[in-house]
Amino acid sequence: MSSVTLDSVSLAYPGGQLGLADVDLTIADGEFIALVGPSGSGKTTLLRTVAGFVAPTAGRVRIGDAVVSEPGRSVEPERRGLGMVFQQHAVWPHWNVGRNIAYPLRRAGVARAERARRVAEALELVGLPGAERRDPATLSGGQRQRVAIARAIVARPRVLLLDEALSALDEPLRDRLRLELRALTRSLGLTVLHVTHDRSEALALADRVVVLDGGRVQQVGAPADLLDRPASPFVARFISDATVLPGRLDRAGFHADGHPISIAADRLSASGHDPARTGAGGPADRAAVDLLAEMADEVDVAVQPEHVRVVPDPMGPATVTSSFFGRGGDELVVRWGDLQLRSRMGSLRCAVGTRVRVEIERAALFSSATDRTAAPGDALSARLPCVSQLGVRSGAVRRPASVGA
Ligand SMILES: Nc1ncnc2c1ncn2[C@@H]1O[C@H](COP(=O)(O)OP(=O)(O)OP(=O)(O)O)[C@@H](O)[C@H]1O
Repeated sequence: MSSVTLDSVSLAYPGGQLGLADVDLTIADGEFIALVGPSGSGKTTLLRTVAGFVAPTAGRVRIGDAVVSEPGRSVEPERRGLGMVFQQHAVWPHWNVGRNIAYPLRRAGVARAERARRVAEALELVGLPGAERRDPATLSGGQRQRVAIARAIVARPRVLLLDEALSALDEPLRDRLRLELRALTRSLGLTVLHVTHDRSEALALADRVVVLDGGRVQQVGAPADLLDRPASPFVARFISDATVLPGRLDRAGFHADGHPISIAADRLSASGHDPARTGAGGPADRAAVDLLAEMADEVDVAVQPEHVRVVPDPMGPATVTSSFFGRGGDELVVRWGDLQLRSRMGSLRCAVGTRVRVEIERAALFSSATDRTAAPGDALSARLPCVSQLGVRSGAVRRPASVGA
């Protein structure tokens, strides 16, 4: 078990494509980290950098106290003490299950009797006790993936790297293996780096989620932080399917550009406190909204589907254009003028074509100059320490273009 640290890691591929740009990330010993981001955002590159399959062009990678990669020096993947599981079950078909799992132990020179004991133990851990002699061709997809997990943990790795490890499996098997994997890594105290396309899986499994875009870290936070305090409109859109609206801010609240929608100031959250506990519009929010209203009348708000209340009303200004059945209530798409909003709130069942009115329960506020590559402690906070003292989200507030340097 070990921590993983990336210090200012950048990676440019030989063709010039940017893989990673100045990534700083510390994964604590025993922590489960999920890496998410759009296609091409650098998730696999980051994982391969930690694994040692690619070497960064700048920066340093440490596993525990050992530097495994720095300019001019890279420790080979097999000497980094890692376990890896990929999307396609990389189980060799011509070897039986026991031999597959024993492979890392044989490479490490572990004696035969000890190998047999550890293989049996690993099979027990992944719920396939006694399967040593099975032919992989006779296993289901889920069982083969369990074998791959057993092989990844049998040599007691310092860190487990998972690259879309569950993505090829169908629900509900995937859901079950997800739960088992989390319980297993927790009981072994493993440090885990898990790349996934599935945002719900990332939020469900991880202690912290890393959001990447364009090779840069956009936000690192606990799942609840990403939902409640997105660092930028990009994160709100990517993680929560938020609709981002441009508009103006005054002390009364937000007014959308070219649209009648307005959101009262006490529904805007702009501060670092936990809106789930206290609701938007607490004193810190109020002070931050007032400050932003003074400084930057042009803003964006991000509205999550969970905060869009749809109320059937024959005189309402909006119309339901899509309705998807959900367990708790329908997921709706509502058109209001040229604005399209998603709603996933409450237990409402509503048919396409229903006239409705729309109430926004809460929205996250950003200066429209918010740079999605913002680093915490941006220029505005530095120039106006009161913003950080008020608890405004790091990176959420950028100096508006109209404010001189
Ligand atoms: N071997 C390579 N040679 C050149 N460019 C590459 C190579 N591998 C990745 N890239 C580029 O690096 C960037 C990051 O790619 P990466 O595969 O890490 O993204 P990703 O987030 O894992 O994407 P996906 O979700 O589609 O797997 C992309 O622009 C990609 O085109």
